[in-house]
Amino acid sequence: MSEAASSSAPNHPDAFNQTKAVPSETPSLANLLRLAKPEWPGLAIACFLMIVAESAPLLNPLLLADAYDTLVDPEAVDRMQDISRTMITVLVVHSVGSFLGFIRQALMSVAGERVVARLRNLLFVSLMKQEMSFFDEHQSGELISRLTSDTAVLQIGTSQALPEVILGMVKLVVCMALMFWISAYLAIVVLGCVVVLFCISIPIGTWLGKLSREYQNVLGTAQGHATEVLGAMRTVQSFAAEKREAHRYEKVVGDPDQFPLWWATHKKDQDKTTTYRVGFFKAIVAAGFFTLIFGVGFGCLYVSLWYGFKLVNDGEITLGELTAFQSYVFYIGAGLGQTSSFVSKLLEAQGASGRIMYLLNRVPAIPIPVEQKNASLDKSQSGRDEEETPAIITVNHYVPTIPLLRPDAMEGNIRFENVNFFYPSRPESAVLVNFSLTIPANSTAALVGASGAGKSTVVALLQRFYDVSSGAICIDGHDLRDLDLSWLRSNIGFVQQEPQLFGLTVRENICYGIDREVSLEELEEVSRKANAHDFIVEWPQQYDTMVGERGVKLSGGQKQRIAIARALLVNPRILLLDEATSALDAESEHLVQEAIDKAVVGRTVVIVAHRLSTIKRAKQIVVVDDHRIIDSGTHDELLQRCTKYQELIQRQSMHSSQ
Ligand SMILES: Nc1ncnc2c1ncn2[C@@H]1O[C@H](COP(=O)(O)OP(=O)(O)OP(=O)(O)O)[C@@H](O)[C@H]1O
Repeated sequence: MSEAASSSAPNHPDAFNQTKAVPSETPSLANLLRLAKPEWPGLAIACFLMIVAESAPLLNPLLLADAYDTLVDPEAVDRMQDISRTMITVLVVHSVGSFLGFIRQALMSVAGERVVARLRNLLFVSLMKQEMSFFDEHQSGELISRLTSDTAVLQIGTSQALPEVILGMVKLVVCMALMFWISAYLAIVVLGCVVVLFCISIPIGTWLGKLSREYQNVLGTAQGHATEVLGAMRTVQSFAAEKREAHRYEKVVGDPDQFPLWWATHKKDQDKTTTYRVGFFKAIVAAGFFTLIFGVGFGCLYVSLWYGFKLVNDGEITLGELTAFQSYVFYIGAGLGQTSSFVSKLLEAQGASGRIMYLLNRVPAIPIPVEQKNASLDKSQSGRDEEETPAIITVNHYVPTIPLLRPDAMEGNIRFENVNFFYPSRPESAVLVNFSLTIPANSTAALVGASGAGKSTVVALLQRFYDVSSGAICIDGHDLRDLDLSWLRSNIGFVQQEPQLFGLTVRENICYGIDREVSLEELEEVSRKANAHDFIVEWPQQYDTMVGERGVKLSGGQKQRIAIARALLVNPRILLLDEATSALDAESEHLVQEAIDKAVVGRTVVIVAHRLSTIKRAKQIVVVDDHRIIDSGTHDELLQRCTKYQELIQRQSMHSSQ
C-alpha cells in the first residue's frame, strides 16, 4: 500500500495543498441551463406564473391613482361608491397575485430540490466511475464540497436566481412602458438613471462573481483538509498533532484576529487566499454593490419626484398620476436591488456549473461500469456524447477489443508480460520495471521485498485500479483491458493491509458488494472459515452488531478476519492478500494465519507477504527489489542462491524472535 502517501499527510504542513483543485469547464449560462434541463417544463410554468403574479400588482398603482383623483375631484357625484369599486378591484388583483405567487414559489422550490437531488446523484455516479488515479489527485473533502455546496449553489441559481433575474428584467420593461404612458418626460429622466445604474453595476457584479467563485474554491480546500484530519483522528492524537492540524486549518480559513483593524491585508509570508480574506472582500464588494443599487435607485426616486411636482404644478399630469408614477419608480428601485442580489447568486451558480460539468463530463481513463438509472439523462445533462468529450488527463489510453470479454468461468492463470508502470500522479518515477511473472491457476505466489519496492502496486494492477504504462497483464490468456471490469473484479477477492470496513453491521460488512440474498448458514460458514464466527457470536447482537465508523469498534485482528470472510463470500477465483505490516499479538496472528490458510485452498493467491510463516508456505516466492523482480523460486531455492532473500529472511527471523 502507499503508506508513504497516506502517512505523510498529517506530518507535512502543506501536504493537503499538493492535491489539485477540481478543474472547471468554462462556466456559462448555457451550461447552467443544461444542468436543469429535466426541470425546464416546471420552471417555465413557474416563470410564467411568476410574471403574471408579479405583473398583476403593477395594475394597482394605476387603479389607486384613479381613486386618489376621484377623492380630490370636486365634480364627483358618488365619490365613495366609485372609490369602493376601485378598491375591491385592487383587493381582487392583489389576492389573485398572491395566490399565483404561492403556486410559483412552491413550484420553483420543488423544482430546485429536484435539480439538486438529481445532480447529486449524477455527480456521485460520475465520481464512482472515475479511476483510482483521479482519487490520488483530488482530495475527498474537496469532492464532497463539490457534491454538497456546488450543487446547492446551483439549486439556488437555477430555481431562484435565474427566474428572479428574468422577472426583474420583465418588471423593468413593463414599469418603464407604464411610466412612458403616464409621462414621457418623467420616464426619460428615470430611464437615464437606470442606464447609469446598469453601467456601474456590470463591472462590480462581475467582480463579485469572481470573488464568489474564489470563495467556493478555497472553502473546498478547507473542507478537504477537515475531512482528511477528522477521518484520521487517532493518528492525529497519537502524534499529538492537534495544534499543528488546527494551525493548518487556520492557514486556509484565515485568522480574523490577525487584522486588528479588520482589513484583511496580505502579509508576505501568508497565503493570499484564505476564506476570511476572500470572504472579507466579497462582503465589502457585495455591500457596496447593494448600497449603490439602492442608493442610486432611491436618489432617482427623489429626483423624479421633484420633477414630477413641477409637472403637477404646471398641470401636465394629475397628482394621482404622479403617485402612480412614483410607485413604478419604487418598483424599479426595489426590483433592481433584489435582482442585483440574484445576479451575484447567478454568477456563483455559473462558476459552480463549470466545476460540476467538468466532473459530469470527465471520461474515466478506465471506464468503470456503474449502473445508472437514467443513462439518457446523463447525456442530456452533459449536453454531449461521451465520445465528443475530451479526456482531461492523459493516461495511457488503451483501445479495448469491443465488446469486452466476459468468459463463462475464470481459471485463474495470471501472467505479467514485461510490465512497466508509473503512477499517473507521479509520472517521473517508475514503480515497476520490466516486470514479468507467471502464476499458474490454483497456486500461491508470495511477493516479498523492501518497503516501497512495488508489491502492493502489483496487487492494485491486477484489479485494474490502474492501467500498465507498457506491457500487459493477462488472466487466462486475456489482456485485463479486454475483460469486462465488473466480471474481472467479481472474480477477485481482496484483503487489504488495513481492511476498510464501513459503519454498518457485521452482516452488512461481510455481504458488502454481494447482490444476491445470503443465508445465515452461508454467512456463518464463511465466518467460521475466516475464524470470525466465534468472536461475532459472543456479542449480544451477533451479526447485527454495528462496527462503528471504518470499523473503529473492532480490533485489528477482528477487522482482518471479517475482511477475509467478506472476500470468501465472493468465492473468488483469485485471492489477493496484502498482509498487514503492523504487528498483531501472537494469538491474533495465529487466528488470522489460520484463516488465510483455509482461504487459499483451491484458488490462485497472490500475497504481499511480510510474515515469515506466510512466506515459507508459498509455492512460489517472488523477490522484488528496486521495482524489479530479481529472483523467484521456493523458500529453499532462494535461501541458497538469492542474497537479498537471505537478508530479508534474516531480518524477518530477528523480528519474529524479538
Ligand atoms: N497512489 C500512488 N500514487 C503515487 N505513487 C504511489 C502510489 N501508491 C504507491 N506509490 C509509490 O509507489 C511505490 C511502490 O509502492 P507500493 O505500495 O507498491 O510498495 P510496497 O512494496 O507494497 O511497499 P510496502 O511493503 O511498504 O507496502 C512507492 O514508491 C510509493 O511511494
